[in-house]
Amino acid sequence: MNILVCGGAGYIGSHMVKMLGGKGCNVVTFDNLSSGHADAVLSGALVQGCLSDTPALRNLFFQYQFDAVMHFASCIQVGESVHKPAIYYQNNVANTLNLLQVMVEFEVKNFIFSSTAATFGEPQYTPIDEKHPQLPINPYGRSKWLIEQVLPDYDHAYGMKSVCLRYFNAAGANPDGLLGERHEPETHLIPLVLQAASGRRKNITVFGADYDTPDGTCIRDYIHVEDLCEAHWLALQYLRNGGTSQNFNLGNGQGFSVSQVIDTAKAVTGKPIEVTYADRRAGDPARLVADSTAANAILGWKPYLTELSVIVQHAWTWELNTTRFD
Ligand SMILES: NC(=O)c1ccc[n+]([C@@H]2O[C@H](COP(=O)([O-])OP(=O)(O)OC[C@H]3O[C@@H](n4cnc5c(N)ncnc54)[C@H](O)[C@@H]3O)[C@@H](O)[C@H]2O)c1
Ligand SMILES: O=c1ccn([C@@H]2O[C@H](COP(=O)(O)OP(=O)(O)O[C@H]3O[C@H](CO)[C@@H](O)[C@H](O)[C@H]3O)[C@@H](O)[C@H]2O)c(=O)[nH]1
Repeated sequence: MNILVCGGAGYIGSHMVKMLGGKGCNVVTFDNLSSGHADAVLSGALVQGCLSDTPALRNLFFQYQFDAVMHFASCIQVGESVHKPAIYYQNNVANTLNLLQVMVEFEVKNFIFSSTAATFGEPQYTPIDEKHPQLPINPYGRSKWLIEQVLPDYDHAYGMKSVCLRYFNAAGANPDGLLGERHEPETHLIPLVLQAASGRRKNITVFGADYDTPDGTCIRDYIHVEDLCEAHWLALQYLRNGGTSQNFNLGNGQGFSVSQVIDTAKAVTGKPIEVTYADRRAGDPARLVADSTAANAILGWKPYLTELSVIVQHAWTWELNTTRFD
């Protein structure tokens, strides 16, 4: 199988590229390296280019006969999206439409899209299943939701089948320490906590300890990056076997608070972690937990690396390795 991975040099995409290579696929990464890293592409070819560049995409599709496209490439920072929405609509919507246009031209019919829990907005109930209303509260979530909304039209008109995978909090790293999260700037909780443990940061700031949760800090559903990639692999088989277009929520189904994450990191690393407290971060819901029953029933997906200590241990191995990039 020839698989195009857009954004394959990024955090989740690079784990996917490695997994696809291990399964014998011919994988091609297309990435503009705006936030990704060429040395994270451990399988197949890396073609450096931007999704805004339609001629470059046409060249790529002409060169390879892709069986499917996995689309991880986007801007990903919720806070930034509020201040710079144009960048988010341009990259996450307009550039994705470019990609879909070239897929239509070359009659590539299978599309797997990285969506997000942020498409739901403020939860009306938890755990969140696929029937939960989608009322995104920031441009990042809205940009992903817009793409989710156009995909049924591409199915109807062009026969393009898609699976939208709405990740909750992607976390962890390749268990062998070969890959991990390398965002600049890093905004995600687990890598920041581990940077405080390793001494790369002075401390970790907890955004809000007055939420309506047992310890007052926000609860999230941390899902191991390897389990997310397995879901993509199953989604690919599903589409190749004639599955209909579907959207799935992907999480562990259990929530951990910010304080629980910090305590787990202390236990895993054996290091002291200095904690400071600040006001709530704008737009943070108190609790986000996924109901992944549908992914289990239809894709046969089940997360395996569900222990928070395992997720943190893998991220810690990576954090200790990252000194080589400093
Ligand atoms: N990390 C999470 O917790 C999380 C949660 C939900 C959804 N997602 C989604 O998963 C996907 C991957 O997230 P990530 O954490 O790996 O992000 P990342 O920033 O590490 O990776 C994104 C990659 O896409 C590339 N890219 C961006 N715009 C591009 C363009 N126009 N053309 C070509 N390449 C481009 C970047 O260089 C980078 O390599 C994103 O779509 C994100 O919205 C992530
Ligand atoms: O320095 C920090 C960083 C984060 N947090 C808190 O930690 C939790 C997790 O934050 P973060 O790791 O930034 O993830 P989220 O904001 O929950 O967003 C992630 O998870 C969402 C789905 O749940 C996805 O939509 C987003 O793309 C993805 O970035 C939140 O309560 C934050 O307020 C802190 O207290 N201090």
